[in-house]
Amino acid sequence: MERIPSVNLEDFISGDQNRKQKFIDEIGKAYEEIGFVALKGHFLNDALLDSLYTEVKNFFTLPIDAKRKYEIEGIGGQRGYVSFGKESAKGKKEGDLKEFWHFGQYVDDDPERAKEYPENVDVKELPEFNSVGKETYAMLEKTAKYVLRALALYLDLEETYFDDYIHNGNSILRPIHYPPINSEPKNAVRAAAHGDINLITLLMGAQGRGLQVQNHKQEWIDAIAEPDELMINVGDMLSRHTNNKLKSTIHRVVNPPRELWGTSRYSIPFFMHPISEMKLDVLESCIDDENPKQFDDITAGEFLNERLIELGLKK
Ligand SMILES: O=C(O)CCC(=O)C(=O)O
Ligand SMILES: [Fe+2]
Repeated sequence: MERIPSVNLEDFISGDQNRKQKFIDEIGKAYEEIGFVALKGHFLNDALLDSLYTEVKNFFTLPIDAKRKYEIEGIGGQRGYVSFGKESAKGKKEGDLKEFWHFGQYVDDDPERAKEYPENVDVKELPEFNSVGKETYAMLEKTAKYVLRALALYLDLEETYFDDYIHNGNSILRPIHYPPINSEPKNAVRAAAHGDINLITLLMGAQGRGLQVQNHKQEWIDAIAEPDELMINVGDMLSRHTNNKLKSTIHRVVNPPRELWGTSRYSIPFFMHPISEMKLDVLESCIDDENPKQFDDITAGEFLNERLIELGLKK
């Protein structure tokens, strides 16, 4: 496969059975092959996206001392600010050339669950940043819910199979700033090759060059979205659960050519996580003689913990 297929979520929610099935088939096939789609028909409108980008730029433009106030020790970077160079891809010692922010789940109907998560961090200087982050979180969570419903049907599960696992799940909205590059980076890139940890990732801001995805011939292909599209890819949790029927594809963000070193990149992934006790054990329906069980049983919480340590975010 040489390019990322494009799908439209409106087909799935149209109420027309043929269009719904078309969406399920297209996204299922894309995820078996390349693990990525570009998706139109999501729930983010232009006004929300405009204010999101404005606020995200406002935040990263704050002086470093102001940003550092929001970098909180002891929570593995799960909320608030993570400064430049802190995170490195699994197995890589150089830090990625990025700084980022984390918005986490807003729990208002389950006090026990609320206790499990660190509190969201409010940026005092930018009240709009906090509210637009919350609104975007809700809209991406809604988009992801329908995508997972389509995947459940593709996997011959109940349509709502994932619903209870993602309600109040440990999802993260991560605005990322890749700053201008001032001098030849030694071995560091904006984001080194990696697979995402979570169930699925919904990515805003893949409209410019930079993001590349590895196809099954090990070739890097550019993943560039249209202005009205989100990139949505399978993460390692969903790959494990489906015995790698759905592929968590390795991707990276390359440094721009020298003439563009002076420009920032802003991208905003939403990492859709389930609640920590969801079992990621391989689904029976994904095991047969040709596809023996490839992964040990593990819960989402245990798996996340392992990976945060590998990323250098948790001790
Ligand atoms: O910045 C991008 O376009 C992609 C970032 C990414 O892959 C990630 O944060 O997991
Ligand atoms: Fe990623």
